[in-house]
Amino acid sequence: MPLYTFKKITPVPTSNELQDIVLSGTNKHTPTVVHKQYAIHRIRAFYMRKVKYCSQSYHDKLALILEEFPLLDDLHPFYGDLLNVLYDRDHYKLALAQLSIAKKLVDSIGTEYCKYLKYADSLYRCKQLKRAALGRMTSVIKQQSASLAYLEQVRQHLGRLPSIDPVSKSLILAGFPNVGKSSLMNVITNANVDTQPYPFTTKSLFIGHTDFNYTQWQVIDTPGILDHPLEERNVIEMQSITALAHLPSCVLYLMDVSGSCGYTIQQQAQLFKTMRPLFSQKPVVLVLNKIDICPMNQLEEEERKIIEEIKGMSTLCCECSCYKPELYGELKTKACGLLKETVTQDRFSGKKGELLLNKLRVTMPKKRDDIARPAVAAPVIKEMETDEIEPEMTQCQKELIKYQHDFEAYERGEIPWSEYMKEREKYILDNDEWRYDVIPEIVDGMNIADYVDPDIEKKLEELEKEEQEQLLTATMEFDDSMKLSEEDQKLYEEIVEAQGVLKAVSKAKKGNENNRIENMTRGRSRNELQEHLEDLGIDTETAHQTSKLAKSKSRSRTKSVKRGRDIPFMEEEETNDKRGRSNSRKRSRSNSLIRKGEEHSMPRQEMRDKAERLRRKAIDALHRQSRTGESDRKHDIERPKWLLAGKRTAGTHDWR
Ligand SMILES: Nc1nc2c(ncn2[C@@H]2O[C@H](COP(=O)(O)OP(=O)(O)OP(=O)(O)O)[C@@H](O)[C@H]2O)c(=O)[nH]1
Ligand SMILES: [Mg+2]
Repeated sequence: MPLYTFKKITPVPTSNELQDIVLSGTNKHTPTVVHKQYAIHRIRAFYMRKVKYCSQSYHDKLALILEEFPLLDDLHPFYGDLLNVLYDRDHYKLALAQLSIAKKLVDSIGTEYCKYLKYADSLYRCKQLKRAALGRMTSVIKQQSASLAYLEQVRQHLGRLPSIDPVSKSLILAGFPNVGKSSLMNVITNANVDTQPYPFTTKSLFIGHTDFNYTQWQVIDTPGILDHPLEERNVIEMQSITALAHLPSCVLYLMDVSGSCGYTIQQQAQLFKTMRPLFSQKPVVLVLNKIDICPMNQLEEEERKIIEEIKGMSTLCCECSCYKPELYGELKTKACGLLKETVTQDRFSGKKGELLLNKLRVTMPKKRDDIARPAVAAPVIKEMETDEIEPEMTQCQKELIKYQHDFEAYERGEIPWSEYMKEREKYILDNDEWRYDVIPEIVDGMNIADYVDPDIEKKLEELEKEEQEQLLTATMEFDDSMKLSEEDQKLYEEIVEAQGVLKAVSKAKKGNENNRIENMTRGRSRNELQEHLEDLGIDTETAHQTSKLAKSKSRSRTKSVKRGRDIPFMEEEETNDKRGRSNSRKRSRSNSLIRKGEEHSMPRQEMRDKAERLRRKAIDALHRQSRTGESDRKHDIERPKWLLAGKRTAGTHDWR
């Protein structure tokens, strides 16, 4: 879990964006329609809400920025100094302070104008006050445009900073530019830092991780440092100085002994001497790099002397080359070991160490006498070991134990089946027959097979036979009692036949063509059938009329579908009816039945047409009315006068 989450800071909007967000939010989240007819308290509340919402939105946005940006005084000195180097402490503090002032100003404008709105006496005044309030708030935000832009840049840069843990152990690579710091970093860790054969390739801090003694260690690559006064150092160099000054670490000071970096050994030694006070409390390893190009024995006497001199100032000295794994491996082990030692020493030195040691107490007991006291096992365990069984146990219990033991051994596949059966011969049971039972579990001298009745199948068969016989006799008795006399039988048949006829008639009523009654039914003529039905007391005349009607109905429907082909037939039918209407009229009306009495009440065709027209008109009006009822919600288009009728241009609409 990182200590600082700079990457999670919310993007800072520009002043224009902030205005847009807040003003459109105010419009969106507050009501937009007001009328001058409203009671004044309602109008005031409407505008007050807008002013309050706007000021609260500005307040929230600014508060979020102030909350998320870290306060320099709360940060670890390393990050505090790094921010100072990168973004200038004063500038940073000033930007945040200005935003804080803007927030307070917006709040005070909001409360002030809400107070004024309480005394506004018309919609116009309320509106003007709201405009003034929102305008003033926006002007305040406009003034913060520079601070907001600066903070956004800081946010973007902070997000790109390496997440260095300022309290955990780290190895810092320092030295002149181009001495091979990044190359060493790349071979020790997987950081993959850019390396080039020219100075100042690395321009900011880089972090990598390496494992040593099952713990993770930070390795920090720093930009190169030149030997000049602190005041003249640029931002790139100052980052290295910050890291060297504040991180609890082991400093690896790299020296290019080959001189291929462009700086002499004297210059590099001088820098080491200048920088030494900066890390006086930390272990320093002097790394003589690029040994592969120029081994130590090829160095001049003077150079060797200088190196010997600064060796004395460092804790440790190592020769190294990133092309010799054994050398940089050894360097890593030595540096990590040194740092670990220093950290442990630091912990135990001072008050903290004393407190820690006070909590520990190691006791070394002295010998009382020379009597030997070996470890003693419990008697039960001993018995188990010697396989002795207690004498109080009955023989059967012992056997049972044996049986379980053997059975488990058989289950595990340790003894074969034959041996398992042999073991069974030793069982002492009440009855010897139980010895080889398939299910040997015995409850009160019985096993489950003893409870099964051997005659159960036989008994079941007998029971089923008896049941079948009883069923047969019962059906025969029922048939005898249901026999009809001859007369009754005839009457029954006639009733069945009549029912059939009635069914056919009802089907014909429904107009199903397939079920139409034919002239001949079941070998009898229609007249015969009619007579027969009348004998039975059924009114055949009505049935006949209905069936006729059904026929005409069904035929007309067919005609409407296949109009072109059936016209001659239809005309013939209509002339038979002698209704005296025009062909077209007849065709259109053929689908509906003629209303009863219509012909008698209105003998003339024109009158009938007029009546029909009036009827339709009345129905149409009814239909139209039925579309909207009292309960239906009406949406009258409302034109907000205060928006549309005001002074808009210098043209015709400026009368208000
Ligand atoms: N022969 C040899 N060349 C090396 C060794 N270490 C680094 N170099 C070369 O030295 C050059 C500079 O290496 P860098 O790792 O970029 O040096 P640096 O100290 O990080 O340089 P800055 O980032 O500019 O400060 C590169 O061309 C490397 O190939 C080494 O052990 N032996
Ligand atoms: Mg580098």
